[in-house]
Amino acid sequence: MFNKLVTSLESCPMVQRGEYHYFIHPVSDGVPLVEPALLREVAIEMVRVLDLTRVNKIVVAEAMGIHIGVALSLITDIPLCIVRKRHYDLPGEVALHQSTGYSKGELYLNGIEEGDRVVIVDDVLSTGGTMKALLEGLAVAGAEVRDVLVVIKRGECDIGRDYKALVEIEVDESGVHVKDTFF
Ligand SMILES: O=P(O)(O)OC[C@H]1O[C@H](OP(=O)(O)OP(=O)(O)O)[C@H](O)[C@@H]1O
Ligand SMILES: Nc1nc2[nH]cnc2c(=O)[nH]1
Repeated sequence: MFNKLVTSLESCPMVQRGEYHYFIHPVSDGVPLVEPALLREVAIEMVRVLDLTRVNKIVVAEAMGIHIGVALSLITDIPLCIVRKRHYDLPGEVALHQSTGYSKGELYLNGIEEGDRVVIVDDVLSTGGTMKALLEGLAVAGAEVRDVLVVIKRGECDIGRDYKALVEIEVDESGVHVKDTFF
């Protein structure tokens, strides 16, 4: 298991975004190409690892949560809630402030109702800024977050609750190093 995810991470390119070593990978960037076999490997492992008991919505953030969220939704038949970078001003929309190691911006949560039981999945957890914003927004909307799973955990990060990861990496000047796999 994880042959494709691990080997593709260990050989992926990296660029500098200011001080930040930014790795470039199909799961976290959609480039150069998302191979179906890689996406399938990730999706199957997400289903295996997540607690989906009575979960009625999968929550992801635009943009790089979308393809993994779609894959998970198609397998599980659980509807997908995409937290967007664009606002719609619909009743109940929750605005969130997102900050990462290289960017800041706003996210807008729609489609969540009080009492929903959700899981959050994302491609990468690095500073945790995005995940903390999603957790805050879901608390405001009244959802119960049953589980949190990231495909790639980049270093140590406290988001104020337990979460799961498929692989843990470190990134330095020489590139990406896979430290551990969780399966
Ligand atoms: O733990 P953090 O430091 O918050 O980093 C993780 C976030 O960074 C990326 O999103 P980004 O904001 O770059 O947007 P994208 O998905 O559109 O690439 C990624 O998809 C995660 O959501
Ligand atoms: N692709 C990519 N996404 C990220 N999200 C947070 N850090 C990173 C990174 O280094 N690369």
